[in-house]
Amino acid sequence: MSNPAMQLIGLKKTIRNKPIIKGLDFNIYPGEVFGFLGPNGAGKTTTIRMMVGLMKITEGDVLIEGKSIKTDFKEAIKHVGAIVENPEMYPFMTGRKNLEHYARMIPGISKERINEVIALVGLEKPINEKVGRYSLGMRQRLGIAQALLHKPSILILDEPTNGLDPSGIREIRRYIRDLAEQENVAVIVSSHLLSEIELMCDRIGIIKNGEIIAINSVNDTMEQTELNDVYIELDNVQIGKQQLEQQFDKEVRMEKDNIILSAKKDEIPQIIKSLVSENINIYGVYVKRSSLEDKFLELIGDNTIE
Ligand SMILES: Nc1ncnc2c1ncn2[C@@H]1O[C@H](COP(=O)(O)OP(=O)(O)OP(=O)(O)O)[C@@H](O)[C@H]1O
Repeated sequence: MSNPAMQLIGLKKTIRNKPIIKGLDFNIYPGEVFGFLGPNGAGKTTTIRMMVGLMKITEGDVLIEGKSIKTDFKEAIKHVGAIVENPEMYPFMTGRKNLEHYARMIPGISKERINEVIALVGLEKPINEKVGRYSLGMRQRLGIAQALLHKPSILILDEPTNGLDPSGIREIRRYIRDLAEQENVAVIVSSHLLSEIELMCDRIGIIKNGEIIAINSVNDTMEQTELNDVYIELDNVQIGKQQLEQQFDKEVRMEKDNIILSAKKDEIPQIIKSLVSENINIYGVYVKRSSLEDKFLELIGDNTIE
């Protein structure tokens, strides 16, 4: 594995004697999209503000490309692109003019780099229109383009899907994934809604009351030994149910054109073969895996996420 782009080491924040962040330790690697998930008030923004030097660290440290944000701020922060509050954009200027205006403040940004970031967030078409006419999603993407201008190795986005409609969320998702792959950037995306970030993240860290309570890979494959609900759509649910109950000694439920039973991964081929041997037509097989959502709710302990 490559060196981490960012390391959190025993990171703590106390405000007026109240511990807000209670010691976070985790690494984020180049090319990965890391979801920072937790209910409102869990401590996401406080952590992010410390990561980018907007808030003083009480104890511990954040290393960016090995440089301490506390003691080597200039060297550390030059690797970071972030949208923590809404990015400042001028609505009466075009997208391109906004980027050019911002680029003037950073030494060494070429015209080519401006074109490159426009392409990275898919804004080639509307880039010469005034930002005032952009949708919220387009403005977010322009903000991301701006944050990418100086080729950061880590990009931090605080609630980037907030306020976006489903198509805006899909777009942001796609561009964030693309740029992690194409630019090998480590991306941190915070959210209080698992459903909005699940599809774009490689790993998700869940924070509750200032502590990380779980870090999960999103693509954890189905365990051979784990029982999952298997839905089988077929032409004769009665016969299908009978056949499987006899052969496998399992409880089989019926739901419309489906039969549902609990099975392990390596049992599924046998189940299908058994149905086919009885000349039952199968139209579809769907395995409902215990989702991260269930895990999240289990860990959070209630439904206060939304
Ligand atoms: N300046 C402050 N003074 C006192 N308490 C604070 C201060 N800033 C944050 N907090 C408290 O710290 C906790 C974490 O807040 P934070 O904003 O980091 O949470 P969050 O996970 O980002 O939530 P949200 O999604 O609502 O922004 C909250 O309980 C909040 O009330």
